[in-house]
This record gives sequence, structure tokens and C-alpha cells, in this order.
Amino acid sequence: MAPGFVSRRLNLENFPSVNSRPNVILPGREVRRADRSGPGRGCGAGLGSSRVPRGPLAPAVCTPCLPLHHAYPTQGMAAADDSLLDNPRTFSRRLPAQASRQANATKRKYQASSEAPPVKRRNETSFLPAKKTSVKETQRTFEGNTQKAFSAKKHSVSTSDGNQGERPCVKTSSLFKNNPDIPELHRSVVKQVQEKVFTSAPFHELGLHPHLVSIRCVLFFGWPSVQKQSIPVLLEGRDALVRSQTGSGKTLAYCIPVVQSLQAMKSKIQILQEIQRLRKVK
Ligand SMILES: Nc1ncnc2c1ncn2[C@@H]1O[C@H](COP(=O)(O)OP(=O)(O)OP(=O)(O)O)[C@@H](O)[C@H]1O
Repeated sequence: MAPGFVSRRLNLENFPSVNSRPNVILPGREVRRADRSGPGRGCGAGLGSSRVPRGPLAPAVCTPCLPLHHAYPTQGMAAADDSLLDNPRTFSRRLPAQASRQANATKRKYQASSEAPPVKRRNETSFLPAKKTSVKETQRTFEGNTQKAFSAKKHSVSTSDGNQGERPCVKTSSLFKNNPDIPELHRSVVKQVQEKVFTSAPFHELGLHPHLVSIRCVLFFGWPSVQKQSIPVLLEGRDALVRSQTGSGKTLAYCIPVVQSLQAMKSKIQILQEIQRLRKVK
């Protein structure tokens, strides 16, 4: 730390509130000499070795150089803090408004009772992980409010013959974890449909355009049965609702009829050219 900075921060000659006190003797050079003893020795140590008396007046000397204490905390500074508490009036003159209010509160507390301040009570549950705490609190609150013995994992249900039995609770969302009235849904058993995906029927039977046939829309292991059933219907211009398992070829089942109908269309330009050709022939 630069010596110039220290002398600038510790020169208290411009502080009339300090220098007006007759028993506070702190020339700037005294503090500068103390600071030369080492960077780890703050004003507290310097004050102890100088002719400035220690005790209640020491904080008045130390307060303008608080940044130094924060940078180099020493034992002398701890002693100064104790004396600050002993003499909050002196402390309040040199610290900002917030520290002043704190010192006044400490003073009032000590004046009210000569005992030491009570030790801050620690809430042990606050040190637990948040999840554990919330589960404990939830269970305790639930038991206290409803007077019901409820377990999140098991609850009793009445069966059809009237017996009360316990069964493990179905895993549900955490939103409904503590809801004992989860309704039982009776779902019908879904039968798996076994369908033949490919057929061995020839592709050219459909009467498709030669371009489409040349694409050879037939897999080496057969032609998709969904296409065999749906393409003829769609080529007739009828509607079809197709349901088949994924990857069975539904896309081409509607695309092939679309392309087939597009290729069967003749453009208007071609029609006009045909008409002109016929007129010339006549
Ligand atoms: N006639 C065919 N000839 C050759 N390959 C085909 C034929 N039909 C379908 N495929 C191929 O089979 C694969 C699956 O077809 P597609 O994706 O059309 O099935 P999908 O039933 O529409 O699937 P999804 O249900 O996921 O939509 C594709 O790679 C497609 O190219």
C-alpha cells in the first residue's frame, strides 16, 4: 500500500470533531510511524504502541481508516471493536448512519439488562436440504390438521367384498401424491392388432402410369398391404380413412394416387395445339 494513501486516509487534522476533543492526541505523523511497522499492523497496533491511550477513545481514532481494518484485520482492531460497543456514543459520531443506528440499538439493549445478549437460536431444520424439510413439514401438517394416519406409499381401499386391504399406491405425479381419493379408472384391455404389412400382389395390376411403375415402388420383400388396399379406392376417386402402424407405407398410399391423377391430366396448351392440328388436317 502506498504510504501517501495511508497518510491521506489517516491524517485527522481536518476532522474538528476529533481534534476538538482535548484528550485525543493523534498527529498524522504518529499514525504514519505506526504504519511503517508492517503492512499487517493496522491502526489498532499502532495505537497500542503510540502515546494515544487505548480504551474508549481509541475507536474515535480508528474510525476514519476503516478500509485499512478491512484489509488487515488485527488483534488490536478486535480490541477497538470491543471498545466501540462499550462506548456507542463515540462510535456513532464517526460511522455512517446505519452503523450509528446499530450502535444505538446495542446501547439500549445493554442498558435494559446487564446480562449478555441471548445467543441466537438456530433453527436446525433450516440446515437440512430443502426437499427433506418440505416432506417432513408436509407430513406433520397433514397429521396435525386432519387427524388422519396417512402414508404416502400405502393407503387402504375397500374391495368389492367389503374387506379393507392395503395395496401399494400407484405412482402418480407429485401434484396428486397426497390425494387419498385418486379414482380408479377401469380401462378395457387393448388387443394388439396383427396385420400383414406386405403383400406379394403384383404392382402393375393397379394400372398406374408407366413412370410410376418404372420407379419400382415395390420392396424386395413385397408390396405394402396398406397401399394395396387403399390405392385402388383412391384411384376410383373415393375417400378412404387409412389406419395402419407406423412405417407401413401410408405416405405413398395417398401420394401414388395423387401423382397418378396429376399425370393423367393434360395441360390446356396441349389441348389447343391438338385442336389446331386437327383443323389443319381438315
Ligand atoms: N411401395 C413402396 N416401395 C418401396 N418403398 C416403400 C414403399 N412404400 C413405403 N416405402 C418405404 O417404407 C418406408 C416407410 O414408409 P412411410 O414412411 O410412408 O410409412 P408411414 O406409414 O407413412 O409411416 P408413419 O406412420 O411414420 O407416417 C419409407 O422409407 C418408404 O420409402
